[in-house]
Amino acid sequence: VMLKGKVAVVTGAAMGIGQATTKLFLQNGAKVALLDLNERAGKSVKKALDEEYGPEKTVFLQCNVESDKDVKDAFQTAVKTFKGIDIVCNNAGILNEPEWEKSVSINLTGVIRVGFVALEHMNKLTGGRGGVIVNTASLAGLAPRPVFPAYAATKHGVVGFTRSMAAASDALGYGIRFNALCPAGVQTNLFDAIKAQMGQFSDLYYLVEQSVQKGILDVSQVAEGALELATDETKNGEALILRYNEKKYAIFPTL
Ligand SMILES: NC(=O)C1=CN([C@@H]2O[C@H](COP(=O)(O)OP(=O)(O)OC[C@H]3O[C@@H](n4cnc5c(N)ncnc54)[C@H](O)[C@@H]3O)[C@@H](O)[C@H]2O)C=CC1
Ligand SMILES: CCCCC/C=C\C=C\C(=O)C/C=C\C/C=C\CCCC(=O)O
Repeated sequence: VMLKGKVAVVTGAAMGIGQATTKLFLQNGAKVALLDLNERAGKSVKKALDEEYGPEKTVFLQCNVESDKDVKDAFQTAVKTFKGIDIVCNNAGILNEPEWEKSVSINLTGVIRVGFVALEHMNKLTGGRGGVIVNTASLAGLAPRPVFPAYAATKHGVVGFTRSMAAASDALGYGIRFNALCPAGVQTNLFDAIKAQMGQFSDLYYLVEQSVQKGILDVSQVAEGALELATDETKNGEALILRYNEKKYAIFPTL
């Protein structure tokens, strides 16, 4: 129970990596506010979690990370319900090359929006109790991936935002750690839909097949990575790389 007494907010919590992270955090004693655009999936997950952990441990809040109002309202409700926030998993994301502007809006603008709203509540300088923000980037946030260039751009943005906020937090004394999670392929809906979402790059689908042959991650492994970044107090401004049978921290050049 590494998270006893802690309160977490997880975006994109209704499915995939967000749902697995929510479950692992609950198993470790946290209370969790599940934020997701998909109300049906969110309510159904909440119902299942109520049976396993009790209804007081979670709250589902419908929230589109593209909407300032939705995000502000959801954080306010989470703070009111659980009396503060210690951990935010900024995880909601899509992969859709034809709709690249939407991808930027959710994957990058959404992560920045949620990060700034979280900061208002968690910043030690303004009455918050500090904590940690784990942003779900991707391996495609650290290396070029020709199969989805726009997606890769959003994820590079998430890594840059995370590391810059970590440095700002250090310099200003927010008391908040910022880390990025960088997985390779993970078995989720997003992964299953990849071929249709590659748009003009679908001729490169053979690269996806080659990669899949090497093996893909299970959501539980990514959730363990999120837990590590959330609990290891020595980690700030780090990017945790998760690949099939491999886990390591990124080494960045000093510039
Ligand atoms: N599946 C994979 O291979 C990998 C996924 N990732 C990243 O992990 C994160 C989670 O992805 P998965 O679990 O695979 O996807 P998923 O599609 O299984 O789950 C994503 C969740 O985000 C929610 N969501 C989508 N748009 C939203 C919005 N505007 N506001 C609020 N919620 C929204 C969806 O309703 C869904 O519940 C994403 O940021 C993705 O880019 C990173 C590396 C690998
Ligand atoms: C080659 C592309 C694999 C496609 C997987 C589908 C969706 C993945 C979404 C991600 O965010 C994954 C990010 C990067 C995957 C890129 C390469 C994985 C190759 C395996 C590796 O290099 O370890």
